[in-house]
Amino acid sequence: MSDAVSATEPGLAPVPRVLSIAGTDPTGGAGVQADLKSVAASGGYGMAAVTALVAQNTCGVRSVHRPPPDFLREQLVAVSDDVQIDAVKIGMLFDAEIIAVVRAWLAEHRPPVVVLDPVMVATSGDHLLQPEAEDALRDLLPLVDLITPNVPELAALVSEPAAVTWDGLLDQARRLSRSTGVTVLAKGGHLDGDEIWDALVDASGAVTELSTPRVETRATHGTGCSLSSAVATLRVTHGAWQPAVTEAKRWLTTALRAGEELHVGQGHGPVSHLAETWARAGTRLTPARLAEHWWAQIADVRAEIDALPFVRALADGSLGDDDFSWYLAQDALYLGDYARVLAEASRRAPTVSEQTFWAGCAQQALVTELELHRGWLGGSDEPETLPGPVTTAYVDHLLATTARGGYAEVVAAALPCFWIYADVGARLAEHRTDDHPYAAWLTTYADEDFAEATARAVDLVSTLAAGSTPQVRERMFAAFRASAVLERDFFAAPLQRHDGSGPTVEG
Ligand SMILES: Nc1ncnc2c1ncn2[C@@H]1O[C@H](COP(=O)(O)OP(=O)(O)O)[C@@H](O)[C@H]1O
Ligand SMILES: Cc1ncc(COP(=O)(O)O)c(N)n1
Repeated sequence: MSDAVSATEPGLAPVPRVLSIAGTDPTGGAGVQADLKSVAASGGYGMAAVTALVAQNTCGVRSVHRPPPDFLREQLVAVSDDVQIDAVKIGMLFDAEIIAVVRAWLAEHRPPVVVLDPVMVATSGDHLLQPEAEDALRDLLPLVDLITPNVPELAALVSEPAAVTWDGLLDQARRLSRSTGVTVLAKGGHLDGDEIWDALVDASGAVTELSTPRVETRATHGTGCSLSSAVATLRVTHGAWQPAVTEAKRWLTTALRAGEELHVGQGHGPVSHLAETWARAGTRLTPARLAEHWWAQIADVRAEIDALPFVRALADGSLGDDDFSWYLAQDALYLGDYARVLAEASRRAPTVSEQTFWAGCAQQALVTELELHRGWLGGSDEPETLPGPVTTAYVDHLLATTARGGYAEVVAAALPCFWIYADVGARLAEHRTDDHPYAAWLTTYADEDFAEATARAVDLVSTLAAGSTPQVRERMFAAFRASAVLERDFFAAPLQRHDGSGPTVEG
């Protein structure tokens, strides 16, 4: 292998210099603000000349201030006098006078790549292009390289009603491309269905269809702006439309998935333009990353649990009846107090949804406790066994955490009982055979509702921890780890009680 590197290798290719000519969005989700983030996320250097100032937010447009068109001309000339522009993305143009300025500038300084997002009406229904300027916009189309209309924009450009089927949309896109001689990226986001289809149609009629699963989210403000500026940037990098659009769509889907994590606005929030960059750089603590980290931080304890003679004997069926019954009796004793801790979490929960969730878990713990007595422990409702030292230590840890700590620590301490139990249970259930002495018990371990509750508990606690101060997060983790260690000791206790070695409770 040669040590020589090609100039087109990622990182060595020149950075595309991309100019957005568009309106503004002070909430940063659409317009030039979104374009600058998209260009940056796609590896380009973003610049912006403003066509109109828009007082808008995630709920809608309030008013538009259009500065004198001559001032747009001055901005454009100032940029092109100084900077070599590799690509232009054109967005909101607002009226015919602005369109005339852009048209004149393009005639003189035509950059190699020009993408036009024919912005007409915002998602909120407000006009971003005056209806009487539609003809001027149509006349601008042949001067660009790619047009990226959504369903209603494509309909307006071909002066027809909006397409309601994918074939109808493709047909309109073909005709627009043929009449303008320009490639069209027809976006199907406004059509129904779990899959979203977009299509690249060139003037020869060649069609490339692209589909992505529809992301269930309200964070769709500015998707059109973001996609078109990413495509303009990536067209410079890749030198062709198809790889540029494919890559931009993949990126946009990730940005859409992470949009709601930003908590921006009460209406349709923005996509998270830099989600992928942040994930790669590891700069942002997301709930998912935190959960992964906490799980890894108790890998030693989990490995010890898997290696315990009790867990192995439960899996292969060699566990003695007496030890199994003792374990169940301890579990029942534990669950009674665990339910009180969950009820306390419910009492302290900051939202109704969390309050309901923990209350449901408390009730479920009690139902399981009763089932243990009635079904497995000979029908008695009253515990006959005294709590062993580990059961006492575990319950004391939980109760001390509720006494000393806040809501965040209580739920962190409660989490291992869900998470470790569900994890061990799923693996134990794989050992189930019809003649396994504990077959029925192994089935209850891998209960689907319990797996669902576990996923919710992990999500709730990790979201809380990711949003807490480092001090609170540290206390949450300490409570979590202590419970994980006690889970291990709880699984060890049934067999350890015979050898007199006692539990090893971590301090
Ligand atoms: N919920 C979603 N999930 C996945 N992709 C989406 C979603 N909403 C929009 N997109 C994608 O974002 C781009 C722009 O969407 P669209 O709604 O069609 O246009 P506009 O934002 O201009 O109204 C398209 O490529 C579309 O496929
Ligand atoms: C300045 C400006 N340009 C474009 C849009 C369209 O946004 P969307 O993609 O949500 O329709 C917008 N709301 N504001």
